[in-house]
Amino acid sequence: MIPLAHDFTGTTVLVFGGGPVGSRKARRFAREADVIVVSPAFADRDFGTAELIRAAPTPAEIDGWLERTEPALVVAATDDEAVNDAVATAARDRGILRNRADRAGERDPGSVVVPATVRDEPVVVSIATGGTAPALSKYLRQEFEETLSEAGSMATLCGQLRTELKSRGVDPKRRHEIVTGVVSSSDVWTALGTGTSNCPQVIEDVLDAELSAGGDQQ
Ligand SMILES: C[C@@]1(CC(=O)O)C2=NC(=C\c3[nH]c(c(CCC(=O)O)c3CC(=O)O)Cc3[nH]c(c(CC(=O)O)c3CCC(=O)O)/C=C3\N/C(=C\2)[C@@H](CCC(=O)O)[C@]3(C)CC(=O)O)/[C@H]1CCC(=O)O
Ligand SMILES: NC(=O)c1ccc[n+]([C@@H]2O[C@H](COP(=O)([O-])OP(=O)(O)OC[C@H]3O[C@@H](n4cnc5c(N)ncnc54)[C@H](O)[C@@H]3O)[C@@H](O)[C@H]2O)c1
Repeated sequence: MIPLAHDFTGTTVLVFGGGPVGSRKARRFAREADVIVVSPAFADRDFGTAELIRAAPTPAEIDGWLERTEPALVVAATDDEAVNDAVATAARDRGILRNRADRAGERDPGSVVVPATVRDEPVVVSIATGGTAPALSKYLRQEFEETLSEAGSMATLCGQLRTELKSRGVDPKRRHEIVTGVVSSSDVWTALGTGTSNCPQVIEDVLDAELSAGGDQQ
């Protein structure tokens, strides 16, 4: 399986099942999508901004929910296998992405896995174990949370630096060398970590060095 990034902004995500798993998926997708959770009962959990609809659809009624709500993704997170089967089949027949919480292993196209994710905007890391050990995905996610703590600032810095270098007409090969140098500079990582530096200052320092190096070459 190959991870892809998908923007759910402006779409609907429909979740069947209001247990701990349904609530986790609801929170996850509510970052971007309008989430609807359909369930006869809801666990005492945080469902984010999701709309909660109290209903217990039979397998035969599932397709009607998909027709009415037109979701981009459907999550099957009930404890009723027949309902989860019906969700997967109806979504497949309508060409809608689907996530089954009660299955691991091989999947047909359009049947997606939700990996554990660590975010330090705009950086995101996804972890999956091929369904072998979801608890390990969670553990590694927690480990990565520390490692990634300055990655967002580094990404922002590099983005601004690239824009600045482009506007000064620095050629792509040299630009690549400079940005790669910044990303692997322990001084820059330390500076970002201790808050003793900020983007404009690092950019200024890099440009100063670059301009003087350019001058040496001429
Ligand atoms: C990463 C995460 C994302 C999320 O769900 O948001 C996620 N599971 C998480 C936690 C977790 N899941 C389970 C436990 C209990 C311990 C254990 O059994 O290991 C814990 C730990 C806990 O809850 O503490 C049990 C479990 N999970 C699945 C089954 C069905 C089966 O295996 O057949 C069963 C057995 C059910 C049973 O026996 O009844 C299936 C899937 N779970 C996946 C994702 C997909 C594969 C990801 C991968 O490749 O690693 C996949 C295939 C489908 C999917 O859901 O997309 C989330 C961590 C979120 C975080 O970061 O905090
Ligand atoms: N992917 C994962 O990370 C993961 C983790 C644990 C368990 N699971 C699997 O996912 C399923 C859900 O896990 P859980 O811990 O939230 O279970 P749970 O039993 O606590 O919750 C199931 C929910 O489904 C609801 N439900 C029952 N019939 C329904 C219907 N017809 N329509 C809509 N909702 C209905 C119930 O009211 C309940 O709220 C489990 O059966 C298990 O197989 C997956």
